[in-house]
Amino acid sequence: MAFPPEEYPAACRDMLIEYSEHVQRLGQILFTLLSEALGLNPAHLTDMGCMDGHFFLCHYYPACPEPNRTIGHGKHCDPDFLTILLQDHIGGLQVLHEDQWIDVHPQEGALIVNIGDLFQLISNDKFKSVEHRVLAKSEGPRISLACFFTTHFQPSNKLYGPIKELLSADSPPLYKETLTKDYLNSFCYLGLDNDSPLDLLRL
Ligand SMILES: O=C(O)CCC(=O)C(=O)O
Ligand SMILES: [Fe+2]
Repeated sequence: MAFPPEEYPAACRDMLIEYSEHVQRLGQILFTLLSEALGLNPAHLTDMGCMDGHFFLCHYYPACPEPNRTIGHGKHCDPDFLTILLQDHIGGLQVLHEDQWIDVHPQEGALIVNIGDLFQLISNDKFKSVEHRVLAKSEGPRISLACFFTTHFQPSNKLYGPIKELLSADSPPLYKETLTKDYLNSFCYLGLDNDSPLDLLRL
């Protein structure tokens, strides 16, 4: 976790620390599988530092009296390597697939795993980050907990660009290198419902 335990709210501190340990273990499995899926050594993504840090965003969406006039959470791709998301039973999360918004129906006990922009960048587009949003709902409140694997809150001078082993004459690098914290800054600068910060790094 990126912050010392005292900085977490006392009401959920122990739970969050325990959950963080579980998510770290799951992240390890996922990054191993994703390394293999890219034809790399199983430890490649871990060795690159993809899981050197993670942090949580805890979302609280109040019930909305006029859900058609607003949105819960605007369209975006996550500015990290990988996100593990826990949503409750209310629903409203949608992913954009072939220009259509598709509902991600809540399923008890299920976690949602999203590829983030930094993973799209290092995989040189072999994996694509997913655009998603959350609709406002008249039922609620809705609560979700997103865990982002990235190091942008930690001091790190590591530059991330397309993984060299994935490049060839037929597959030249598609992106410039970036620091994780610079990538987050671009994401925050552009805001939600806007162009992707990946476009700023495209060669
Ligand atoms: O609340 C959700 O289900 C999604 C939240 C989200 O997309 C995010 O925190 O990046
Ligand atoms: Fe997101």
